[in-house]
Amino acid sequence: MLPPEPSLIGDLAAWLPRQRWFGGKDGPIEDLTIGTATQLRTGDPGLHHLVLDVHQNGATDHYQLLLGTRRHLPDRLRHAEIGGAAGDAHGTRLYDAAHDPDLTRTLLDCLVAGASVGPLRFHRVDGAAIRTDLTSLPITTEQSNTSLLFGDAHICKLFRRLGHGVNLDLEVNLALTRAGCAHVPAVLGWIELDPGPVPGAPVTLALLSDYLHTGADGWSLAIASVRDWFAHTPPRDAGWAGEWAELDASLAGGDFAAESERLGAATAEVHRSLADAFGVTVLPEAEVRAMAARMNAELTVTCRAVPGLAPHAKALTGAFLDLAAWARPLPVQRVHGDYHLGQVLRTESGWTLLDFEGEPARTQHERRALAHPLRDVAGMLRSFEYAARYLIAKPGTMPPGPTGRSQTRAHVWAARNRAAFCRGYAAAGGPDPAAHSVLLRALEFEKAVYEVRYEARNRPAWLPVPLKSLAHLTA
Ligand SMILES: Nc1ncnc2c1ncn2[C@@H]1O[C@H](COP(=O)(O)OP(=O)(O)O)[C@@H](O)[C@H]1O
Ligand SMILES: O=P(O)(O)O[C@H]1O[C@H](CO)[C@@H](O[C@H]2O[C@H](CO)[C@@H](O)[C@H](O)[C@H]2O)[C@H](O)[C@H]1O
Repeated sequence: MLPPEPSLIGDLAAWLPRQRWFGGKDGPIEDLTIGTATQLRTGDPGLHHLVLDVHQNGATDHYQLLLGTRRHLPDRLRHAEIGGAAGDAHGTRLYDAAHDPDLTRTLLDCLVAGASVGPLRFHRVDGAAIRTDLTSLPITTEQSNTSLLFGDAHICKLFRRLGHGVNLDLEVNLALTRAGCAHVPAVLGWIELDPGPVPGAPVTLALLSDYLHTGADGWSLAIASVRDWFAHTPPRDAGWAGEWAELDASLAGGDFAAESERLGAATAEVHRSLADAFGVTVLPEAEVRAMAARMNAELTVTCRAVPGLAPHAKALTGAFLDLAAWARPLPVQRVHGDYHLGQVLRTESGWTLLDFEGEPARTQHERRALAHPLRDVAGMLRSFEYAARYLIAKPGTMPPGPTGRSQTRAHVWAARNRAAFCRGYAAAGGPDPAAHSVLLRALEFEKAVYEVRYEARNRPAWLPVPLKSLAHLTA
């Protein structure tokens, strides 16, 4: 049984703003109501699925919560406590059941059964082997969703703030799984909320996939390579060409270029699968010019918000004007949309791409927009820039030495890996980055402007990373 609504609402309103995944921290909760409540398990412990309607700044957001109820909360669940059921003679405690493996197992049982409970629909992909004997653990990454690891076999991503209709990550991963694409984790099942009498597609609540337990993320691997490269001290300050020759000849610093090349090839293969699954259309020339104008408008807005960008504005505008002048009909398709080294895993069988949800700061409509595949190439090129410069920007991580030299070394690492990635991408059949330099430069600068805004808003200590890289790229 759920506790009486007033006390439950009070507990939730106090608890929600403390959650990492709660997106409304910039303002007070004006009103909170329970949109749907579905009992998934009776008894003690009990499990309820709730959709919370949170009203803030004149808008309503919907959040998903697995609410656990227990007469006695064991110590291991204290950190997940939400409150108590006031007026409940048994003193039932309420908590976030994502932390309780005794309850999350219910999700697997329902998926295997293909169950329908109230408005919740559990789907298993035909033939998917889902194990129900596994214990779950929430992963500790900073996430705007909550992912549960089931043993080392499955990962279940619970979307916290719910969007409208089918989630992009599910839609894309499911299509690629069905097409037999080897570069995404296979989708095993998903959970959705039936909109009931309200017209509209079911809302995706969760996605269950194969967990790639041998995977190492591209960002950590790249940073390890950069760290080694910085630690390797050549006998003299050799200048840009000398540093390049040094990296090339000695393969010092766990050279990453072969991995970058393979990543380029995997990216081209995923782009081909996306084109096959969702099709390709042509963006007319006028739309390409409009795109260039939008890039420039975003630059203007970002320069106002982040004055450090202003010194680069002329060069950036130049690249956007070049794109407008070059404009021609462009093939566009589904792409990753927020492609960077943190979104790829190296497993024993190759590179795997994760998280097709697009850039978090964009609207759902923008995230679904088709794009030229070089948009993802531009994203990854930016990421090589980030990896190369991150250690310099982070105080205390670099051995003492002249900063100019570190910048040269960073530039050499980035240039080498950017070139290798593009080589692999073109060799595997992607549009050749070298033959699309005007488009690629504009796309890369567009992403850099986004990053400047993203860092200023979310991680100001990182702002020097995109700004330093822009200083090099626009010089
Ligand atoms: N199928 C998977 N196998 C192994 N690790 C995964 C898998 N899916 C996600 N991860 C890990 O979880 C992290 C967060 O996943 P992601 O889908 O990017 O969630 P979010 O969109 O909330 O950031 C990834 O960076 C990766 O380290
Ligand atoms: O992973 P998300 O979908 O949440 O993407 C957002 O956050 C990313 C940072 O976590 C951000 O990526 C930027 O920083 C990365 C290093 O942390 C770097 O590799 C990327 O190239 C850089 O863009 C991403 O832009 C943002 O949308």
